[in-house]
Amino acid sequence: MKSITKTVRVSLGDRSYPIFVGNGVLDDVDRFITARYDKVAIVTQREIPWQLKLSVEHEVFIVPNGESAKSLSTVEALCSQLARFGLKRNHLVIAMGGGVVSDLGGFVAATYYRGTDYINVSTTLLAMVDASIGGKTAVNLREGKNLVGAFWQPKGVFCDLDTLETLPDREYRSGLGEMAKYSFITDEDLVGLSLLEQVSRCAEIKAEVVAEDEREGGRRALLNYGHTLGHAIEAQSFHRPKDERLSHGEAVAIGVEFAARLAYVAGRIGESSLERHRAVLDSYGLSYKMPEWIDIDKALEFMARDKKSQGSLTFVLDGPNGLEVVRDVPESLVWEVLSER
Ligand SMILES: NC(=O)c1ccc[n+]([C@@H]2O[C@H](COP(=O)([O-])OP(=O)(O)OC[C@H]3O[C@@H](n4cnc5c(N)ncnc54)[C@H](O)[C@@H]3O)[C@@H](O)[C@H]2O)c1
Ligand SMILES: O=C(O)C(=O)C[C@@H](O)[C@H](O)[C@H](O)COP(=O)(O)O
Ligand SMILES: [Zn+2]
Repeated sequence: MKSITKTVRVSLGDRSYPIFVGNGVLDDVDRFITARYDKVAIVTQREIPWQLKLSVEHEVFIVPNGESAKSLSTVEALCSQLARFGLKRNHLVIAMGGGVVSDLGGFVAATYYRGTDYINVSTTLLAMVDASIGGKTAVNLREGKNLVGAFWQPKGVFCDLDTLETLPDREYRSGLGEMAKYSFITDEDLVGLSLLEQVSRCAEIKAEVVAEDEREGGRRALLNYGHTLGHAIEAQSFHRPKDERLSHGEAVAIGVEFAARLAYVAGRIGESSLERHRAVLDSYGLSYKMPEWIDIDKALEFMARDKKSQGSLTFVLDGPNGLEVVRDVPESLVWEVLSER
């Protein structure tokens, strides 16, 4: 008997697409694509122990693991491989993996032949609840995360919960960092829900925000809660020994608690709201301890280049009306809160 599958729709007119969440939905990918495409490039990583069974012509392209794979040099290498394979604009790219694969594969799809269709087949919790939805695709520069990218929506998203069986615990926890973020956008408590409900509810929240503000002109920036500092921590962590490195979701959890402290010190929220932030992160088992090794000067420089910034330090902060984008946050205040540790 096939188990329950939930379908969430991202409504964007003729670029609308479905997100399928459930056990075994990998088996549905073939049916979804055969009617429309006859040649497919599957972009994935060696470490991902899941395969697709496709009845159309296809080839698997392996990309490197880790955040450093999100680079322009990987894009160039992959595009050359796709050209040699004979992939054309009417064919399909499948990005099968976590957020690194969907950001990179999505960006390649956005630019190869000036735009090729792609679907995301998510195999990490983080990709299922966040990265595979909404069409933000990008690679990194030394100067900042996701600084070269495009908004390019997938044609569909498959979240097979079975694939999470092989995901290392720490990577699972990273996904919880993004899941916790939604509790501050909607005030909902998702902790007690089943995995199917958690993933599909996060997908619904993200789909709804993206449908309202695809290119981050306004409300979409709330999905960036915790990310201004989170991205700076994540970037600095690449230069640390392996056991000190932090994943995207782990850095976001620290960034969320920091944003709550900043909002508290700025007089935007009271102590109970600050405590609620910590309680939510605790309920997901997420640590929000500021790393001892953070270089505050470098973090400030990095945060000034954040994509939400229009020249000055900009954060998503909680306040009397909930989360909002706050510009011109004084550097001295950010410095003070960062040095509290
Ligand atoms: N575009 C967006 O909207 C968006 C949203 C959130 C995060 N992101 C990006 O996503 C990236 C992080 O993604 P992530 O947390 O999925 O990390 P990831 O893609 O690096 O995957 C984590 C690790 O798990 C391995 N893996 C993946 N699936 C597996 C499975 N089923 N079994 C065993 N191993 C598996 C991967 O090979 C990798 O080593 C960051 O670059 C972040 O910036 C993008
Ligand atoms: O989809 C969005 O919008 C988000 O901000 C989701 C974030 O979780 C994600 O990490 C995103 O890639 C960050 O975007 P960026 O614009 O700050 O690079
Ligand atoms: Zn994120």
